[in-house]
Amino acid sequence: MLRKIFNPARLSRFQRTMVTVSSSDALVSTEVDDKTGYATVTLNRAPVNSLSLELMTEIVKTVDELERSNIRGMVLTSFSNKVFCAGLDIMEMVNPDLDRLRAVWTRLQDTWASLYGTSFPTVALINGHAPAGGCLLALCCEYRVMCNNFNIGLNETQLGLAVPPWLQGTMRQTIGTREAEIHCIKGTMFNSQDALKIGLVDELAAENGEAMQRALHYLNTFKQMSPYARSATKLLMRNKDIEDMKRGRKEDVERFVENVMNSDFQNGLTVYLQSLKNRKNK
Ligand SMILES: CCCCCCCC/C=C\C=C\CC(=O)SCCNC(=O)CCNC(=O)[C@H](O)C(C)(C)COP(=O)(O)OP(=O)(O)OC[C@H]1O[C@@H](n2cnc3c(N)ncnc32)[C@H](O)[C@@H]1OP(=O)(O)O
Repeated sequence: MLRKIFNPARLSRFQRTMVTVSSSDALVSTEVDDKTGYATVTLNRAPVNSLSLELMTEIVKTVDELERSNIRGMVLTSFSNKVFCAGLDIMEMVNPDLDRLRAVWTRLQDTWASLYGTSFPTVALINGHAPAGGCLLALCCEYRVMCNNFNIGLNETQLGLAVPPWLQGTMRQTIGTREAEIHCIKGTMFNSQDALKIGLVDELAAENGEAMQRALHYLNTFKQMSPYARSATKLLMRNKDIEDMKRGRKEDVERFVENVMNSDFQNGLTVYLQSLKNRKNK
């Protein structure tokens, strides 16, 4: 069954919708161009957009609101021209409170499901590094435009984390079963050129302006198309994955908690955090 279908009857409401901009201190800011109906959603959590519980909650809320406002497309990007998103906030995993840790993983599942299951077209404008959870956000979008000289990939295993089945599935869909298996297991990080070669991203751009043009070009390809047919086809392709994730979500949360609470993982995390700081001080 289709979870959400674009409703053409609601289009007249959208045509009256004007530009919406979130407050300047918001973790996620949204601008809707009232001429095109395209929303630019910018992740705003300095320094590296790491996914805290609060940031993920804002992402889910934003996508839900956009779904209700009948926009015609969305570009997801970062305030920083260096990091698109650094993945889960590592601090959420250091000696965590168990209830909050469960909430973090549940919200990551929600973030994946809401972004992956939008009825409107989505493009990730990857204007910086996108490891782990950052790559997840990009994979949820239909199309990916990446600026040169950054890295992207699911490097979870390098950090001692298992890649959950729903995220493996999204990677498989994007780069194919064989490559997904190899690179999820290895935790490969790709530079922009290699990400393009393997199909992890669809286009490269020299800088942000060019990337935005390419992103808008993708959205414009749907201008003359029936929004109903477009979104129905997308959701028919994606809804089963979302239903599968939802069926297994409790076990998935408990696996994550067990993974994170393992003492080897906690020790590894301390070393990893220190290595990030040492790299910075070099
Ligand atoms: C079925 C099984 C269930 C088990 C489930 C397992 C889960 C699997 C699925 C998804 C999992 C996702 C997990 C993650 O996302 S884990 C996070 C992975 N992220 C990373 O490894 C990225 C680490 N960061 C970097 O590599 C760099 O910071 C980079 C993003 C490349 C940016 O580099 P640069 O611009 O040079 O910035 P700095 O390194 O100086 O960083 C600035 C400060 O930000 C802090 N930082 C960086 N990343 C994070 C992060 N992810 N969380 C929290 N904080 C982060 C960094 O330490 C600096 O802090 P400070 O200024 O205090 O030193």
